Amino acid sequence: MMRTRPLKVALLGCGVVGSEVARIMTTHADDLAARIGAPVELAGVAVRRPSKVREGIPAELITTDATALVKRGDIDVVVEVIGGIEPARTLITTAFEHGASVVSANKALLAEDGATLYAAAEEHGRDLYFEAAVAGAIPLIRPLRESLAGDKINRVMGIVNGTTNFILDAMDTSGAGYSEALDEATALGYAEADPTADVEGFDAAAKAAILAGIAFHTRVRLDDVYREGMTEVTSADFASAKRMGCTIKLLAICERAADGESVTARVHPAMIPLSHPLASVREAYNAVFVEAEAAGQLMFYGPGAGGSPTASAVLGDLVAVCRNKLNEATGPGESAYTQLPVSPMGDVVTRYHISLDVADKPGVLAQVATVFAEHGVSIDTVRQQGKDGEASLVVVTHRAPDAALSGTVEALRKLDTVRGVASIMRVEGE
Ligand SMILES: NC(=O)C1=CN([C@@H]2O[C@H](COP(=O)(O)OP(=O)(O)OC[C@H]3O[C@@H](n4cnc5c(N)ncnc54)[C@H](O)[C@@H]3O)[C@@H](O)[C@H]2O)C=CC1
Ligand SMILES: N[C@@H](CC=O)C(=O)O
Ligand code: NA
Repeated sequence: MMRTRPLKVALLGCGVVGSEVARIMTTHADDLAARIGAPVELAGVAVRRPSKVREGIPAELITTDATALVKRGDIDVVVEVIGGIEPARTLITTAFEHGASVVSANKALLAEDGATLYAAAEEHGRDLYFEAAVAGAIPLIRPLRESLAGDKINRVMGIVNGTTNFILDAMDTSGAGYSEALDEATALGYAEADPTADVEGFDAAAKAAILAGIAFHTRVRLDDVYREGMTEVTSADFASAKRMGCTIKLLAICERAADGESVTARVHPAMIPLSHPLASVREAYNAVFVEAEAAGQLMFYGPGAGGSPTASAVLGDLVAVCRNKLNEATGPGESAYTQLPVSPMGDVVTRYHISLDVADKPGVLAQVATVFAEHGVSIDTVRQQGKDGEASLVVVTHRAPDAALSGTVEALRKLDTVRGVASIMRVEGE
């Protein structure tokens, strides 16, 4: 039976995502009410610029005082789509203290200090949902927290940043320049307020921390995640990747060690074979593979960024939280009982593509091969291209620990015959 008294929602932030949340809440009000079992009412919208015209949002709902809004006491759910660490963290914990549950899209905050948010939610018996925080519209957090709660997840790997995938795809397929593609991604609402978070890999690293934490039931923070952005990927790297039958993607990879005693989490550009399903993930789409002991391999795919797709995930959470509220129940809280250590990047084992500028003279290849052998890094293929006494040497290795590869590169740089290390890229997905 439908409850007539509405559930009240406070919206914090009315930018790319918030404005879409408000629009869908208004246009789909009847359907949402029917699915929840009670009407949901937008009871207040906290913004920074109150003078801005916001179609469909009554002016009397707009406030610049987000703190007063979350303290009102009659609010059932706070939707936080401001972003950043503060004031978002204080607003969320204050919302819990005043009886509201929270839906957030804020991966930066969850990766930085998720523990504080979970603890506040638990202390006050409220919900913390954040499907939108990882891979936009793709249902991923809920499957990991709930559907796969009975399985053992060993690996999560995928493309979790729409902006950088959009840029890399444009560089690869149309030869577009980096800045031009970034401007387009920003105009389409994919990029973070500060796009450095996207291109330097911080956003993907935050998502990797969240995914690893949930998948391995352990606490993983942003600082635990090895991170390399994609700003140094060049058209020469794409050409090299093409020659190997590969393309380049910014990947997030979270793994449980073979002995089960530790985990790793990393974000970096990597070459992947064109035959791999991730190679055909275009534009701002995301895709994530989850490997679980009993389920085997699962793939989640869909729009990873943008106002409307992200609002879809927020609205899904809003419905779930409202249903819980009506049933006087709460959804899953933090599950971090394993407390596994996060190993350093040096322990990660993978393949590498190394491009060297060398002198084109006899014995150079043997010298380079010796350095690899001395560091225990086995070579798979070598390709040499000479020109005017200089040559480019492209070495692809077998699987080796990252620490061994770093030692190899350090030693290569010291060789007189090696003029420079043009690029080092990991090779994944084979
Ligand atoms: N845009 C996207 O594709 C996605 C965004 N997200 C996350 O959603 C959140 C919001 O992102 P966007 O809407 O894209 O950002 P945005 O920058 O378009 O919107 C944020 C809004 O919050 C407002 N704001 C900032 N501080 C405020 C305060 N103290 N009180 C009231 N309003 C305040 C800003 O003026 C801005 O309008 C972020 O956490 C972001 O990481 C998550 C998934 C996808
Ligand atoms: N800036 C992010 C937005 C979604 O999380 C991205 O590009 O993926
Ligand atoms: Na999602």
